[in-house]
Amino acid sequence: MTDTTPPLAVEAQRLVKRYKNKTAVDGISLRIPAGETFGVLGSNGAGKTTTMEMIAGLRKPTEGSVRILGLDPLADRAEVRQVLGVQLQHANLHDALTARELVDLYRSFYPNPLDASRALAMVELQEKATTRFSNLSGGQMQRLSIALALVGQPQVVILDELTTGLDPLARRRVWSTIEALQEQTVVLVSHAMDEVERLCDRVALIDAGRIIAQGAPDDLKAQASATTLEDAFVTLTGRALLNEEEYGR
Ligand SMILES: Nc1ncnc2c1ncn2[C@@H]1O[C@H](COP(=O)(O)OP(=O)(O)OP(=O)(O)O)[C@@H](O)[C@H]1O
Repeated sequence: MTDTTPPLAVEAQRLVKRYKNKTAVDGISLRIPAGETFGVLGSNGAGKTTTMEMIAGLRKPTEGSVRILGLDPLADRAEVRQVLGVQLQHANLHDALTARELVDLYRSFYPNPLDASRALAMVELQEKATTRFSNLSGGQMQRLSIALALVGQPQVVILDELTTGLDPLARRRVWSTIEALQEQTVVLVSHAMDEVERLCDRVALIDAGRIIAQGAPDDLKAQASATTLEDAFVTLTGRALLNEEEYGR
């Protein structure tokens, strides 16, 4: 009998990333079904960004494999580009291009992109369409990088530090944008417990390159006999997440 089960949106098997004298990721496996919003929580240096970069095909794993909707992000680069949108922590975008030019560039990667003005409106940057990237504020750059991850209406979206650095109103607006994504699979790296609790169906807690617990936010709280996700994190990892001030928000 042929297997008719749809492929997982994201499947990572025993991912390892070793640098010269550092193991940044130490055997991470993830299975994320289509349509889920999946959170990745961990302290600074836990290996979250490295894991996301390997999933997106931006960094080659030392060991292990990744499939995005059944595709290999390294071998099937062109196909993966059409189904994946990525917002990375330190987006290295072309300084001389305007917000609108960047949106148009990213639209060109995808078969069925959003209208450019709609993408800018989604993150309230309509007024900044003709401003060069280098002249945007930090928060505006951040919002533009979210629009670029979403403009292609990709089936899978990776968002690394979605709202870090945004003011409270902008954070809530970005959350509403993410909540409105119905069909898409979202992988969300965050330090913000309120964000994770509000947006994520399931969460993986990562510490020192490994997953130490995963489940729905309520299940993690129950597992740790904690009343908040932050307390559950501290109980399960034995360490505190840096607070917002220490984290430089
Ligand atoms: N190119 C590199 N060479 C050597 N070590 C690296 C490299 N990139 C990352 N690391 C190390 O790997 C570890 C994991 O880094 P990573 O950026 O994945 O963590 P993170 O969980 O995303 O942290 P943060 O919350 O601070 O962004 C860190 O100790 C980091 O210093």
